[in-house]
Order: sequence, then structure tokens, then C-alpha cells
Amino acid sequence: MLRERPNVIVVIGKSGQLAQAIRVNADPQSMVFMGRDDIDIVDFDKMSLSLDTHKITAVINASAYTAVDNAESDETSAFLLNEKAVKNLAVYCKNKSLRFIHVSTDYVFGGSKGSPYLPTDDYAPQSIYGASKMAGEVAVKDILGELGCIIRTSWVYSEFGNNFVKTMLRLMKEKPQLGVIDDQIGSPTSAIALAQACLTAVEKNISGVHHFTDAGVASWYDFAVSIQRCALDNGLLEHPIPIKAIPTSAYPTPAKRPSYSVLDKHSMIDAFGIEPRHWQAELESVLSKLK
Ligand SMILES: NC(=O)C1=CN([C@@H]2O[C@H](COP(=O)(O)OP(=O)(O)OC[C@H]3O[C@@H](n4cnc5c(N)ncnc54)[C@H](OP(=O)(O)O)[C@@H]3O)[C@@H](O)[C@H]2O)C=CC1
Ligand SMILES: Cc1cn([C@H]2C[C@H](O)[C@@H](COP(=O)(O)OP(=O)(O)O[C@H]3O[C@@H](C)C(=O)[C@@H](O)[C@H]3O)O2)c(=O)[nH]c1=O
Repeated sequence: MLRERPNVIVVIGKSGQLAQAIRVNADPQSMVFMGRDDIDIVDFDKMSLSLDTHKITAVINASAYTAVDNAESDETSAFLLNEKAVKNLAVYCKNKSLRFIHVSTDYVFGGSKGSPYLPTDDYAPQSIYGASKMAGEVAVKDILGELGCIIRTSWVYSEFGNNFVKTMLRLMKEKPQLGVIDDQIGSPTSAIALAQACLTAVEKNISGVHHFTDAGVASWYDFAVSIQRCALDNGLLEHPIPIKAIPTSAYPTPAKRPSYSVLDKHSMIDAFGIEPRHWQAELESVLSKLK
């Protein structure tokens, strides 16, 4: 006897930070995770064949080209994944009347506003990564209109994959001292909290552009100092090293990053009914899992 296929939410991405965080948050029976070995989202026909094997209620796109500095010399790959693949997913969702939750970044903004960016503020990406993510957002808006949901977030970290927290912990073990930029301001965000927001967007049928980050504001230097303090408190590090606050000019990188990219979360708090926790509380939770 043929068993009826269950309805599932498809998550594009498997080994990335957000994909793994969604897996921790969600009912495994109702989710299918598709990494790059399972689906070719850059080719519409191949992608459709893979998606057609499931009975889908919604698609969450947790995939992206996220190597900010590498994107400066690999624009083609960044746009393939952050624009073309997003277009493909949006068209598929439109054709099948599926909900599409897409995740974007604070790096679509320029950084000169000086007060928290609203979901409706103008784009001014400073990097190829930011420009490619902007192109993906524009595609979702054009193709799906108010049927799509874009969640912009920033400075994501977790116990999974690669991120600033893990880089800092490694460098704090290897180096006698560190210099960390203190004139780029944003909001660190736990992937676990972001995953919950993505699932809430599906559950509550939320559409439009919303900002989700942890509460509070920090420079990368503030974040590094807190990482070291928490890691010493819970035994992840044995001894402190000096951390020097440095200007952006003292840490040259291929990609330019916004000097200020705090995101205004009011529309998200109203629509999602989520009150984000402060980033320092989230940091303690994540570091306790790394012990
Ligand atoms: N990391 C951050 O600081 C921030 C991230 N964001 C956004 O959040 C989202 C999630 O980011 P995050 O979890 O950190 O990303 P990661 O870099 O941790 O993971 C990237 C994901 O993209 C998938 N992927 C990469 N290349 C391909 C490909 N060719 N085909 C299919 N899938 C592919 C990977 O698939 P696989 O599972 O097969 O490895 C992986 O699951 C992204 O949209 C990102 O732009 C926004 C702001 C900050
Ligand atoms: C390693 C290191 C970095 N830095 C600086 C460089 C940079 O300005 C900042 C952050 O460095 P990273 O390269 O780890 O982070 P970066 O890749 O810029 O992180 C970004 O990723 C993408 C995907 C996003 O969408 C953004 O929201 C943001 O999280 O810290 C130092 O000042 N000292 C250091 O020792």
C-alpha cells in the first residue's frame, strides 16, 4: 500500500549555521534539509525535479555564498548563489503557491545612517557580497511581492560552522595579543534565535521584509572582549590575552564593511511576537555549548 507523503518544510542548506540551528529548533518529521549534494539550486530544471519529490508547504532558504572577502575576487559565484539561485527558488515557490522565507544581511546597507536601519531604507552595499544579497532580495520582492518573506539579520554565530566567535576563540589560544576593529557597529545574532524567527515566519504566514537580530549593539571589539570574558568564565580559555581596539584602517580587508549596520526590529517584534534576548545572554548560551 502506498503511504501518503507527509507535508514538509524544505530548508535549502544542511551544514551551514542557520540550517543546523533550524534542525535543532524544529520537529524533524516535518522538515527536509537539502544541501548542495542533494539539490542544484542554480539550475532551475534540476532544482525543480529535486523539490518535486516532496510535498512542500514552505521553503526556507538557509543557503548563501557567505565568504565576504572571497566574494570580492569571485563575483560570479557570489551572484550565482545569492541572486540566480534565489530567483529560481522564488519562481518555483510562486508557481506552486508556496511560502518562501529568505534570509538576508545588514551588509546591503551603506553604514552612514547613524541610527538603526528600517526595513524600507535604501540599499547601498559596500561589497560584492552585499550587492549579491541585495540582488537576491530584489528578486524575491519582484517575483513574490508580499507573498515572500525576507528576514535581514547580522553578525550570525553559533556552535555550528564557521563564524567570528569560533575565529576569536582560536586566535585567543594561538596569539599573544589581538587587534579588533572598534569602529564597525552592529548586532551579534545567535543562529538559534534566528532559526526560531524563520520558523515563526512560516507558522504565522508572515510576509514582507523584517529585521531580526539579538538585542543590543556592539563593535567587533566589544564582541571580542565579551567572547574572551565568557570563555574564561566557563573554562574554554585558560588565560586572557590583551585585545586592542583598532580602527578599520589598521585591519585592511578585500571587502569594505558598513561602519554602522544596526537594524531596527520594530516591525519584526510586532509581526512575529518575538522579543529578542540581549546578545550577551545569547553569547553565554552558545559558549556553554562549545564547552
Ligand atoms: N553568517 C553571518 O554572519 C550572516 C549570515 N546571513 C545570511 O544568513 C543566511 C545563513 O547564513 P549561514 O548559515 O551563516 O551560512 P553558512 O556559510 O554557515 O552556510 C551556507 C549554506 O549555504 C549552502 N550552500 C553553499 N553553497 C551552496 C550551493 N552551491 N548550493 C546549495 N547550497 C549551498 C551550504 O550548503 P551545505 O549544507 O551543502 O554546505 C550551507 O548550508 C545566509 O543567507 C546569509 O547570507 C546574514 C547576516 C549575517
Ligand atoms: C579575525 C579578525 C577580524 N577583525 C574584523 C574584520 C571584520 O571587520 C570584522 C568581522 O570579521 P569577519 O570576517 O569574521 O566577519 P564578516 O565575514 O564580515 O561577517 C559578516 O558575515 C556576513 C556573512 C554577514 O552577512 C554579516 O552580517 C557579517 O556577519 O572583524 C578584526 O578586527 N580582527 C581580527 O583578528
